[in-house]
Amino acid sequence: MTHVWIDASAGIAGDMLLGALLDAGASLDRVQAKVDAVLPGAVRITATEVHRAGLRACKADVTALTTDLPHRSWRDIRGLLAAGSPAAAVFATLAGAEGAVHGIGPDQVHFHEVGALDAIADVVGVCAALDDLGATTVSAGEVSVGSGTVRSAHGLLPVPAPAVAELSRGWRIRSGGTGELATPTGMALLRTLAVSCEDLPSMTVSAVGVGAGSRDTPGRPNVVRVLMGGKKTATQDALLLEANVDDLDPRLWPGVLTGLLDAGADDAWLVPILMKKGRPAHTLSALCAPAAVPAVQARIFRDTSTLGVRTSPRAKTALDRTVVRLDVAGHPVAMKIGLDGGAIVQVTPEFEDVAALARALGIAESEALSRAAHGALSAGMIVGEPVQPDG
Ligand SMILES: O=C([S-])c1cc(C(=O)S)c[n+]([C@@H]2O[C@H](COP(=O)(O)O)[C@@H](O)[C@H]2O)c1
Ligand code: NI
Repeated sequence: MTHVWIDASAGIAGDMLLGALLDAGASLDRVQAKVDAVLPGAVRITATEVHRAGLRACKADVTALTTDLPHRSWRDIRGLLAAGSPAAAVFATLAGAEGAVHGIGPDQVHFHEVGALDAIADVVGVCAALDDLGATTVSAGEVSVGSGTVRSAHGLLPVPAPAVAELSRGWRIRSGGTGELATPTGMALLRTLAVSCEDLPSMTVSAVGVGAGSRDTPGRPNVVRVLMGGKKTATQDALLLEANVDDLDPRLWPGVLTGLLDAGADDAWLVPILMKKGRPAHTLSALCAPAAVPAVQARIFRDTSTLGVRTSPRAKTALDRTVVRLDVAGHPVAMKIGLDGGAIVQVTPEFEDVAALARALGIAESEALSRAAHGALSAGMIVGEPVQPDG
């Protein structure tokens, strides 16, 4: 089980993450070979030692050996990448964000800067480097996105750039400084490859990599760091919050359950019961980490009619998880993969994506489910086997 944690507290860009992974030990030759397979003879990747505000770091540079691709639509880039590969998933994420920002469908997205040769090489290179390092799961911390404005093919953009803001939904970010600290490509890599936003997890570190950005800003090292190592399938402390309720308008329950998840519960559910005096009622249960208890408890008191909440300790064993985004008939479907000791034990498509696929193709949800399962098998997601990132 090799975990990679990304420290994006100074920002993130594709070349910075690639530099960090090369610095952590990924083979430049093998990364170059994977990039050559996608862009034959088009680019050369170099890794150079530099300093950023006094810190040694690896600067990954992509030099074009040919004139750039004439068209850079999402369709063109998809045609270059192996269907279902992590690199295709990263560009699908980017296309989704660009589409949302510009108010068009992903297939209509025409990339400007982010579709250039170096961006393709960065994305394919990062996926290849993670594969080379044997990474089975990736997570990342809070991202510094910057502030101010940046010049782009769209003109002067506010920072965070619109695509970065779109890709920040559900992730912890902060400004963290002036200028553009997180780019759309860097953010798309992080959001596609990292399974969760977390502070540095408990792990035995085997390698550290430091990747440099282009600018050297005095007093703030412009770097991405990766910490790599072993992370065990954990038994975590969990608390179960419960309340018996016999007088809540039943139409309110769906909103109560959603609200508890929003407040930080890992799970929330209702069980019908028969209470004292023969009253039909429900037990409301919410399972959460200790840190989430105050917010979840406050939400139970706010949103239900209960006068008390019971709390009991529970031990929760969770499989390591990773999410791989598949391209199924041109539509993104996230596959949740449960891992034990690095081997796949569960492969489950995100049902909302399956439902969206069924709607988009005009097919039954059961048919969309089996197409997703078939896509997962074709992409090598096989129970008992390790996850196989592929360029
Ligand atoms: O190419 C496009 S469409 C583009 C969109 C946006 C939006 O936020 S919308 C921003 N940019 C800027 O391009 C450069 C390069 O980005 P990389 O991700 O390739 O490093 C960066 O300044 C973006 O803000 C481009
Ligand atoms: Ni754009």
